[in-house]
Amino acid sequence: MSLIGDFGVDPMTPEQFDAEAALFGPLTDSVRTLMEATLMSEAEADDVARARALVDEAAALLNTRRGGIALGTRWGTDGIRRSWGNAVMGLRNPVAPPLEFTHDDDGPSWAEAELGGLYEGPPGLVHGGVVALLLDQALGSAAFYAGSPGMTGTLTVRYRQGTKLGPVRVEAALDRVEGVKSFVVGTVITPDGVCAEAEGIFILPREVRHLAGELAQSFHPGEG
Ligand SMILES: CCCCCCCCCCCCCC(=O)SCCNC(=O)CCNC(=O)[C@H](O)C(C)(C)COP(=O)(O)OP(=O)(O)OC[C@H]1O[C@@H](n2cnc3c(N)ncnc32)[C@H](O)[C@@H]1OP(=O)(O)O
Repeated sequence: MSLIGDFGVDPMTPEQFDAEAALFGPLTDSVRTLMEATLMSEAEADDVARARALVDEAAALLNTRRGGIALGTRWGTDGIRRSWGNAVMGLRNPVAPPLEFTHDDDGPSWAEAELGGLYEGPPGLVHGGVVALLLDQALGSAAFYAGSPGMTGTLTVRYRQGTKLGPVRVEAALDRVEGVKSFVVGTVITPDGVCAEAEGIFILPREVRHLAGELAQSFHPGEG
C-alpha cells in the first residue's frame, strides 16, 4: 500500500482547493476568535446562554454534511500535499495557532505566531507541551523541506526560560542525515530571547521508504 493511499488520495484540483480555502479559511478564523472569546468572556449569564445556543446551532449546521473523524493529509491533482487538519498549521484547524512556515531552498525554516491565552500553561506562559508541539512541527517541516522527511522518532527539548504568551518565533534546520534518520535542531524565541531548544530524529518508516522521492516532491510553501 502506498503512503499516498494511506494518507488519502484526493481527486480535487488546485482550483477546488482554492475554493475550499476561501470558504473554510475565514470560518476557521471566526472559530478561533470564538475560542478566545469563550476563554476570556465576562459577559452576563443570559448572553453566555444565548451564545451557547448560537454555537450549538452553528455546529448542527456544519454537521449536516461532514467527513469522518479527521481531515487527513490530502493530495491534489497537482501532486501537492495539503495538511489542512494539522494541529499546528492546518488551514481548517482552529486549534492551530496557526504557524505558516517560510523556508530556504535547503531546508531551514521559520514561522511566527501570536500565542494567546488558549495556549497557557503556567500563568502568563506558554504550556510546555505546546512549546514541544511547535518544535516537533518546525523540526519535522525542516526535515521535509530539506528533502529527507520522516516521522518523529525522538524529540528532546531543553526549556531554558519560560515562554511568555505573545509573539513567538520558531526556527529549525537540518543538521545531518544518517541513512533513514534526519537529525534536526530548532529553537523557540520570544522578545526575551531563546526560550527552548530542541533536537529531533526524524525517521522514514521502513514501509514507505520506497516513496521517499515522491514525498519530498509533495511539499508546498506553508505546508509541513
Ligand atoms: C511518513 C513520512 C512523513 C510524512 C509526514 C511529514 C510531515 C512533516 C511534519 C511532521 C511534524 C509532526 C511529526 C509527528 O507528529 S510524527 C508522530 C509522532 N511519531 C510517531 O508516531 C512515530 C511512531 N514510530 C514509528 O513510526 C517508527 O517506530 C519510526 C518511524 C520512529 C521508526 O521507523 P522504523 O521502525 O521503520 O525504523 P527501523 O526499525 O527500520 O530503524 C531505522 C533506524 O532508526 C532508528 N530508530 C528507530 N526508532 C527510533 C526512535 N524512536 N528514535 C531514534 N532512532 C530510532 C533505528 O535504531 C535505526 O537506526 P540505524 O540502525 O539505521 O542506525
